[in-house]
Amino acid sequence: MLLHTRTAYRTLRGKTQDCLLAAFKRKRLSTKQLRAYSTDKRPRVLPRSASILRSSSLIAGGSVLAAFLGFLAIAPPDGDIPVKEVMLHNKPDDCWIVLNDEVYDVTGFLELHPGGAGRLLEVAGRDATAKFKQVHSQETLERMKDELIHIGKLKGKFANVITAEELRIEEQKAKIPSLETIFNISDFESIAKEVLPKSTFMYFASGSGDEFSLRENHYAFSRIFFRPRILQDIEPDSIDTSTYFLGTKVDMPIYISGFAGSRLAHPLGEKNLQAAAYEANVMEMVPKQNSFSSEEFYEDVPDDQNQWMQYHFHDREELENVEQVLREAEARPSIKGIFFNVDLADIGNREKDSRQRIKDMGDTSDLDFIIDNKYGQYTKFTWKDLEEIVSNTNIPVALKGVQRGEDVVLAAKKGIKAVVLSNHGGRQLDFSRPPLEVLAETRQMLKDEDLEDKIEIYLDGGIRRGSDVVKALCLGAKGVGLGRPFLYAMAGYGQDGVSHLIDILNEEIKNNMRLLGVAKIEDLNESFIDQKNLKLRLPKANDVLYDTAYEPLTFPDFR
Ligand code: HEM
Ligand SMILES: Cc1cc2nc3c(=O)[nH]c(=O)nc-3n(C[C@H](O)[C@H](O)[C@H](O)COP(=O)(O)O)c2cc1C
Repeated sequence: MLLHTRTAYRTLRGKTQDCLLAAFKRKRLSTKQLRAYSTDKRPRVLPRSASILRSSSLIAGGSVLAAFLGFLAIAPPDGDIPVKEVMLHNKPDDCWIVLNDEVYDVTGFLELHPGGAGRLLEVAGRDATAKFKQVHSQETLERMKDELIHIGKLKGKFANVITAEELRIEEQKAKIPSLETIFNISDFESIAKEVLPKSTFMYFASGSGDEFSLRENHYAFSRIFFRPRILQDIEPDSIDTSTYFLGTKVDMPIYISGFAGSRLAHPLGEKNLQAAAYEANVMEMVPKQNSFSSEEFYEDVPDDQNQWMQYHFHDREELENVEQVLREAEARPSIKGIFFNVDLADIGNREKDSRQRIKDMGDTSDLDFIIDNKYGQYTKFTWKDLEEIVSNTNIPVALKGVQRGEDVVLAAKKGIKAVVLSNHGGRQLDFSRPPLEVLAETRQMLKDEDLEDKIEIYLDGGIRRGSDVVKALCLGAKGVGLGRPFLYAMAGYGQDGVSHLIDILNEEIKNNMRLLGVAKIEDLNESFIDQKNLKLRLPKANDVLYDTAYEPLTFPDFR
């Protein structure tokens, strides 16, 4: 039996799976071995190399001492550039970093780095490999190697310093609540706050500006109330949450949205999402900014998995090379649609994230670089570019980040098969409206133009309960996406957390449907909701769990 069945995935759960996959990833275990372990019903004895890996991985749950022993087991590289020399080049006008034991001068690249110069300065004069891998794949390095100056190979090894924060996180992880005590999605967020480095949590949690859109995304759901139907002839166990996304059958009307940074949350990052999505037959949107290379990532993706590809253009060159991306999407059996971002004409101003980065850097004169958000960096992407894309592929093309009904109507007329109404989880234009409000407007406009059957509507942002999902479906959404909740679930519990989150949502959706008197997703409609208050922003009744987990913006500290 091959690994690529849902049953085999189920046998590969928890820490053992983490350990095996990590060993596999680092080529200490072959695909064959991994499959054999995953399907073997006998108690598992891991290969020695895999157990060293488990103990050397702080984040995967090993002790600090074990991490140190694991570190000793790896021989230091024997190159020409001593560690001491690298450490001297730690300034904006003279910045070296180490990636995979190779030393690079990135001074000229600081201004060009799409993630901002600050990210590179955080690791200036140091080994950046671990941080780089949390966000990027090897492909990113290969693609951009010409922008960096290769100095030579590292000689020796940087001291493995364990910070007070890492120790605190380890202590918290040892006391983490059991999964059974996680009742809802906000629980995951409150735990992620404790087990993630502050800088990572702030990167995830940040919205833009004053975070009105971030919060309103969620609160919009609390402005809709239900109108249940009574005395229906429905068997309690017959509730069916399956539906069709762009013609593909999925078992739930939700999908895992595409986002950067999964490996900041957990060492197996996107692999957790992929495996849990497959197991539950839930749609997964694979991010462009995957921390695994395509080869590494798709190696584990079964042909019968259901995925969408998310893509955006950083520069003109990427747009000119879009053909390659389309051919890749078409060639992958799991990919059922390609979603292009249309909300990235610029990057949002995310102050919580910048504020935290300043704190992490301590006393420094390089603040200009650290808080530099690279405004105006993204390339121009127009309806004309889109028309060319649509005419050049047979894979369904969709747009992520649409924010007004008129644009959905236009998209439908241009042959776009789906849109995600989204303000990027409140991370782009602050005061862009909650997608739920845009949905109501959009439905009406499509109806007026007789285009309702031409385009599918999805939305994301602020969904934290099964009732939120059901409300969006009643208003006409085909399905909804979630972002941060999956990062938070992974942070505490890896793949098990992701699966638990999906289970919680599934149970909540079913429970809501039973109480509404609805057995099937396609039977949900506007008659089940009272939406007269949808446009009344800032309700009086606040959501206690959500508000407590919410991390407020702060003022600058005195020096
Ligand atoms: C020299 C090595 C590096 C190269 C070539 C590189 C390249 C890139 C590229 C191409 C992007 C844009 C990706 C996209 O949206 O299409 C990006 C974004 C980013 N990079 Fe790097 N990077 C490097 C090092 C680092 C390091 C060391 C860190 C962390 C300490 C980092 C953190 C980030 C972050 C956080 C983003 C933005 C992610 C977002 O969209 O929210 N990068 N980088
Ligand atoms: C840390 C983080 C990184 C993200 N990166 C991307 C990305 O690379 N591409 C993208 O289309 N959306 C990205 N998003 C947006 C999500 O896909 C999604 O629109 C948003 O998170 C939904 O809101 P929610 O987090 O409230 O569920 C990111 C979101 C977060 C929180």
